[in-house]
Amino acid sequence: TGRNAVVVDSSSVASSDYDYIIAGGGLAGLTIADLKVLVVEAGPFDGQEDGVLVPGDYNPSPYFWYNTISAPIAGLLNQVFFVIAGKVVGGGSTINAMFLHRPAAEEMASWEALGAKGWGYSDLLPYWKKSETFSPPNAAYAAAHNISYQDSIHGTSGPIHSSYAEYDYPGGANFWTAGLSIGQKKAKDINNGDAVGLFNLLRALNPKTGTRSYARTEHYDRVKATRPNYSILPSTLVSKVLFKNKKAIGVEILDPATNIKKNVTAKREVVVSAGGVFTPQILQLSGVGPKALLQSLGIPVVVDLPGVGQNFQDQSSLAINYNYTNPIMPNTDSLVNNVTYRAEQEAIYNATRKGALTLCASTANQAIAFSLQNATTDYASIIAYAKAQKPSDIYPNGTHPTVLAGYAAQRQQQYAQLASPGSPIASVFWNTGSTTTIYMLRPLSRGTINIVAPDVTVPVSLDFRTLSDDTDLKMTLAMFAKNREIMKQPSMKVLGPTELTPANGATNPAVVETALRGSIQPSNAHQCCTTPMMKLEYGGVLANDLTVYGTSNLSVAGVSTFPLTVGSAPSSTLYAAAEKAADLIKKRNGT
Ligand SMILES: Cc1cc2nc3c(=O)[nH]c(=O)nc-3n(C[C@H](O)[C@H](O)[C@H](O)COP(=O)(O)OP(=O)(O)OC[C@H]3O[C@@H](n4cnc5c(N)ncnc54)[C@H](O)[C@@H]3O)c2cc1C
Repeated sequence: TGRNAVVVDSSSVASSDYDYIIAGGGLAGLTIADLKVLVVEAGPFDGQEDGVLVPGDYNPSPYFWYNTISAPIAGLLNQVFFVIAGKVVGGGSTINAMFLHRPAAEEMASWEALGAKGWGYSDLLPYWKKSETFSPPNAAYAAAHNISYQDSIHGTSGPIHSSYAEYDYPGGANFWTAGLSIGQKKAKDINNGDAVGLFNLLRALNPKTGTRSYARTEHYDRVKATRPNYSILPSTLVSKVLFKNKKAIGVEILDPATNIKKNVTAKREVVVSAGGVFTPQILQLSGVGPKALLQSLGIPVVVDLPGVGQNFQDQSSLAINYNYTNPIMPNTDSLVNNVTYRAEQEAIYNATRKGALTLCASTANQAIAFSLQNATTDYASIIAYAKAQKPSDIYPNGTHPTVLAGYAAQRQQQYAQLASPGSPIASVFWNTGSTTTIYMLRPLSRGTINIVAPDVTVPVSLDFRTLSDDTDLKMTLAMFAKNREIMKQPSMKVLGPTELTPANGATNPAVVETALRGSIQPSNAHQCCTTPMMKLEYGGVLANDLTVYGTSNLSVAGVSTFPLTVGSAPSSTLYAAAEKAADLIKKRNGT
């Protein structure tokens, strides 16, 4: 293999050659693989097909995990949901909707208050810059399409490309105008730490090739020719971390094709980066988690950490469909519905790498991020209602006191953000076609993820507990009403919208509430916070250097490390956080 990185198979993988083992070659796992590593990834390499690379042909379905169905969700009429996560080299970055969207600086300050010192907005800013190559849009295009950005907060030579698609559906301007007419302000750069207002989406889009820029291409393909110490083992599960006393010494891997297990040792450190759902699974299987749970399954307890798998957060969404008597064409539906338009756009894409095929996941470019104050004049009563809830009523009975203490501390942070004009609670996207989607970004509800058997192939019990705090329903109802206000503005009214599902224009509060409970999706595939970087007395699992409390040579990277979900989308912050993680790991190992 010369100086090349190698793709190994489980029969040939050397059992003792590695300094580091990374369990989960997803977004974070590949980004930190800047070391002498073996990356073990459950999924395969993608086939570099259009469904991955060409944003307008987005098709994530070949690379989902298909093993997990949620517990029935009481707040959503006892429905169950398929759990969406990436099972592929690059993880979510291979199949996500490509939005790069940083949180508000205030939110990151909350992380620090909860124990993640050194992870504030200004601490991560150098890493955000390090992680990206930002290509500003053509100036004339930007001026004509309301794109505003600040060069100073973006990187110019990092691995992940970020850019704005230089194509707009004409209806996008109507939505923008409606946003202005309900009093929203244009954000200077939605990624500058002040994350509220009207904005254009920044995407993980390589503007030269018009294709997805993601962990596989930028943190593996780009470097593999010069990285002899980088091995990757695809389509293989890490079934547990191996310990000598409390020191991690390697992992047990399982080849699902043969059912053969094997131990592989790590001389320096094991990093678990299996995402929001599977990182707590691996830790619990390894004896790191709530003692009572582990003992009930006959798993020897290495460290009793009650917080592993608790503090589960995701972002719910609500799609509202419309019929228009006077639609503005083309729109996002045209790529699928209109053969002539599709052929035109393909020709443009092939010739220039621009056009509608650079927009991912049937989205337009414009969105509005709302603080609670911007969402509703009722904000004070919603905050009062939130403060009246008892944390112990939101979690299941028997939740460990430290987890409840951490949750109570989180709520104090969240109340302050609900009262602040600078923290987003929700965002609204109109796809310029039939659908408007409301994303609820900062839930007060909390879920749980727990193993049910000492076996990595048995799906976890995943309970979203969406709307377990009714305050989340009140905020969703406020946003639902706000969207109706948007639709009444002249620039949207001119399209002749008729509201269809979920509420068909109903105004009776009980009817609307039931319609919403029946239609809210519990997940935006932003499952997070299940091994949080928080104080131990808050049910935290990780110290602020990402090491697992009570162990040595074991750390975690990725979305499970967040104490609170970000009022945006996680991947931009994850690239930055993984760059910081790589620095921390190298520093403590003197490499
Ligand atoms: C369909 C979809 C759309 C999304 N859209 C956006 C978006 O537009 N913007 C945004 O910012 N975010 C988006 N996200 C979320 C974002 O991609 C994730 O938050 C991010 O990928 C999480 O990074 P991670 O490294 O923590 O985990 P992941 O990227 O999920 O990587 C974890 C990896 O670990 C592997 N793994 C799990 N268990 C094991 C095991 N036992 N052994 C070995 N490997 C294992 C998984 O297969 C996976 O590849 C989206 C996600 C999805 C799925």
